[in-house]
Amino acid sequence: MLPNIDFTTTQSYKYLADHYIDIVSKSLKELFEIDNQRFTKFSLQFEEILLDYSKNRIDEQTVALLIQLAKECSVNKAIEAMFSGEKINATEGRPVLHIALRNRSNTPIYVDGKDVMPDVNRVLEQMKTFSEEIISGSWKGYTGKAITDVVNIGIGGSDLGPVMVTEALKAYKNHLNMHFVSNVDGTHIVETLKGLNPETTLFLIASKTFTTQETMGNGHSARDWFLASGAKESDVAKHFAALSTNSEGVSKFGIDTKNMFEFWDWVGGRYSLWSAIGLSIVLSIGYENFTELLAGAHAMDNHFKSTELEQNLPVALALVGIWYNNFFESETNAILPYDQYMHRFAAYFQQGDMESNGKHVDRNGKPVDYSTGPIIWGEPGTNGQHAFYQLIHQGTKLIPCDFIAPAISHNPLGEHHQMLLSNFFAQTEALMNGKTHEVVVDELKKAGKTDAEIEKIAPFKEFEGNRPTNSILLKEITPRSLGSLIAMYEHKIFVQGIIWNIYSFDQWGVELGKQLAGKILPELRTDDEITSHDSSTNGLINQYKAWR
Ligand SMILES: O=P(O)(O)OC[C@H]1O[C@](O)(CO)[C@@H](O)[C@@H]1O
Repeated sequence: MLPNIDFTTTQSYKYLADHYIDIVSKSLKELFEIDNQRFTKFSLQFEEILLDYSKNRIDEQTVALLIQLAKECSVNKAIEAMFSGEKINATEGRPVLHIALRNRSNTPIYVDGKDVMPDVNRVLEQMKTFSEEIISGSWKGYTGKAITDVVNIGIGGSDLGPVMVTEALKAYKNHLNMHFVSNVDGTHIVETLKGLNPETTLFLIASKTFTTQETMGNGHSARDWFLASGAKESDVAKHFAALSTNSEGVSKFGIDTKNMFEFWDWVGGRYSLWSAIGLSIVLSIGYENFTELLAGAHAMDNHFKSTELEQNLPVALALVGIWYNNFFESETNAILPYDQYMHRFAAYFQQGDMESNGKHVDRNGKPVDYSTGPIIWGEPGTNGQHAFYQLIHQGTKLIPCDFIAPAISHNPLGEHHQMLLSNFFAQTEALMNGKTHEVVVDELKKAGKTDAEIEKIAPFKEFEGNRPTNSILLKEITPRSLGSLIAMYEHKIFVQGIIWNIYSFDQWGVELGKQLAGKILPELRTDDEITSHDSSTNGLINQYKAWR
């Protein structure tokens, strides 16, 4: 059972509310002047990942109170409940065991009295064998040619994780060309299939439920395209595999269940890249690298489970996030990787975080009267700097940012990486310190401006600073370090959900739109005038019909 505590009624919450008044009056710059040990005090290292959270509007007392809050909310008990396979996804009656998928120690994990590890290992073995055949070319397509292109068809958790990881680990990639189709917009599959040869293309139909409209639609179109090339029904087995929990749905689709890679209902869609859903990752970087990814995540799982809260990286990230979300009333959290390969990292955690903690009902089924999950967004640096950083530096909103960068680049081209990292370091410093009126005036004087000119222009050139950041510096983006990094964010989300007293592992909020689309689709099949909705929806549908 998960704890069921309203965190706003805890002792520590009350202390934090008082303490906030004290902290809000101090600038980050002052906090660094008062205490020159902040970096040592507020940074944590796990293997080759350094988390520096010292450039946050916190002091030792803040951290102590936040830790007390985590304790009062029984975070430790909740961690134990997840790792021991309790059905903590209560609204769906399921355990939450993505940690079992990367449990490289193989210690038994029980669901309803059955150890799940033999099944996990069986599917991993199946992924290994299959990927080796595809990569080596010993698996032949229907005309006897080796596979050259792999198309993963999936959406949400059945797409975002594989896309993000295959992009992040592109430096480890083999000769196979990877493609990902997610959107039901026909453009996505049409553009992807252009230039592909059905004789050398392998489709992975990735869907936990095997009922998702987009994936089924794209899967059927891929099948039609394949058969239109002259292939026979019996050739489908050589070119289509399914990654799913639903064997009945897979057979109905026409894929032989021998070509099915199974996973289980205790794997959440947005936590599924570690499961059979990761087959495209295995095909792209090879099985050994995939197991390194798993090992990195497993190492972070062990850290999360067994390290005291004070030294625990996911806990630190979670608590700092709560401090801004619930006391400073910030609305968003930017994730800014200074690594081009990581360009889908923020998009991945948009689903990871917002689908998990975008909830307004607590674990008693009652609406909450506090803010829960933040809006997650971001783009890689330095591109973001030339797009939205203006608002982060000088806008009216407080935007806590996570800056992520590797010390070693996979592409050490001239001075590029040093230029990139000079921006990474400069941004967090600039956000913290800002630029005072005096400095601006001095600079303008040196540039030969008159007093009148200075008075006019100075306010626009000032930066108040005091804008908080986390810096996550990795030695290098490797399968192992990436596995740890992803797991760190997953557990951050978990801790926040526990403290907010919400269920982080269901996603009922995406159902209503799906239901209504199911109702509207038949209405679009005719030319009849539609009157069954509100005037706006009727008007839009009827105009669409007039124009199509
Ligand atoms: O893997 P499936 O079952 O096709 O679902 C895809 C995605 O749809 C959702 O259920 C909701 O959009 C996600 O949680 C999930 O990742």
